[in-house]
Amino acid sequence: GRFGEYGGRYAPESLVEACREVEAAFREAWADPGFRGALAELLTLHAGRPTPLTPARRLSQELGVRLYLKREDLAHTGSHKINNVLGQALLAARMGRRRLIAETGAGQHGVAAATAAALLGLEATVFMGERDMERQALNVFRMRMLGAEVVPVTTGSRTLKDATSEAMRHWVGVTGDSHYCVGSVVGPDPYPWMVREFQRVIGDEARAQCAAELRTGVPDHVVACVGGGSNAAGTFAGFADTPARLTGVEAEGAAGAARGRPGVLHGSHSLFLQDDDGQITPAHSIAAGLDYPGVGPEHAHLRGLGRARYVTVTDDEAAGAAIRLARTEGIVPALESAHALAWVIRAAGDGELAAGSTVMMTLSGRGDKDISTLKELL
Ligand SMILES: Cc1ncc(COP(=O)(O)O)c(/C=N/[C@@H](Cc2c[nH]c3ccccc23)C(=O)O)c1O
Repeated sequence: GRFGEYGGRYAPESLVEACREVEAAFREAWADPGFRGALAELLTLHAGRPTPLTPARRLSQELGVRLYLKREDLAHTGSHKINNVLGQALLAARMGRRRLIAETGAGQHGVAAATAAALLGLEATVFMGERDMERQALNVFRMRMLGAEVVPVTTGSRTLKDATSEAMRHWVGVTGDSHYCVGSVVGPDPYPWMVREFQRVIGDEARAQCAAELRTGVPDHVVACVGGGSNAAGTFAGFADTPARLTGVEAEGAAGAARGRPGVLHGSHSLFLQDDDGQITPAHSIAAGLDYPGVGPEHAHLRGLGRARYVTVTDDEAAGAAIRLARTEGIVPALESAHALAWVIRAAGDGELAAGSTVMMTLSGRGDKDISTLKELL
């Protein structure tokens, strides 16, 4: 596969042809200055890029490290998902598709897909687990407000895995007029590579900002939360050729990279939580956007190479980190992003992060969607 032994296109025959078309169109578009210019303009004028690299002064003081936050929470719609959907929506329009299909768990990718569709005059159909529709109700309202059709998924655990399966199943019947807009670096080739390319704007900006901001030009540590792995893959891409330590942080109950085993799901050969019979076992996370029983193939590969390490934190550590960031820096993070911060807090406390070391952490999203969950914890 594209990522060493991982990746591939293990999809139903009808989707293999559709994926071949997506790959050809993406290669051509990505080499076309006109496409790149149109995307750059949307990222600037619509998504509000570049996002700041914010020094977390009070929290750094408390932790004894120099923590910088890459503010994807300030991108339009409130998370990094907008970076990917603007690229995929432009590509869908270029391919003559008139509808985007998407899966979502936290609702952030769904809101971003609905936003891009509205902006470019496309239809949007978003598949969302019924359980996630309850715990991320704010985003269901936002998607419908933006004109998207939200399809409740009632199979399996009624969360992200099932929504992704339903979205792929639906795409089989509408490949001629619809583009499947995958929300993370998962799925059949070319999606893990294409989504990382659309998300690398995070890492490329952060690299330039660190070069200007840090005495050494490069942080000692680069940290990001990992659901399917797109904000981490995009962030890591900006630092791959530097000595920075790369750390992906997963939910303890959804640790595909840290605890998964090789398998195939959603068209990709990667690492997944599975029982001895190879059945995918359900994930559990307080963060709907991390509640996925696997990880994208690029992370499986980076782990195998030892280029990145993958750690886990508990629901409680993440919730505590969210409240701590709110009260030291005035930022309410998404519960997903709070997982990355929870590890920084633990590692600064136990010496894993040396005193005075510089840490660049991607704050992948804002916490408005999680207020009801956090309210119970206050
Ligand atoms: C604010 C925020 N931060 C981090 C993440 C983790 O995603 P990633 O690791 O890709 O950076 C999400 C996921 N939100 C998506 C998650 C998602 C969509 N499709 C997926 C397929 C597989 C795995 C995850 C997703 C959602 O709308 O629920 C998120 O909403």
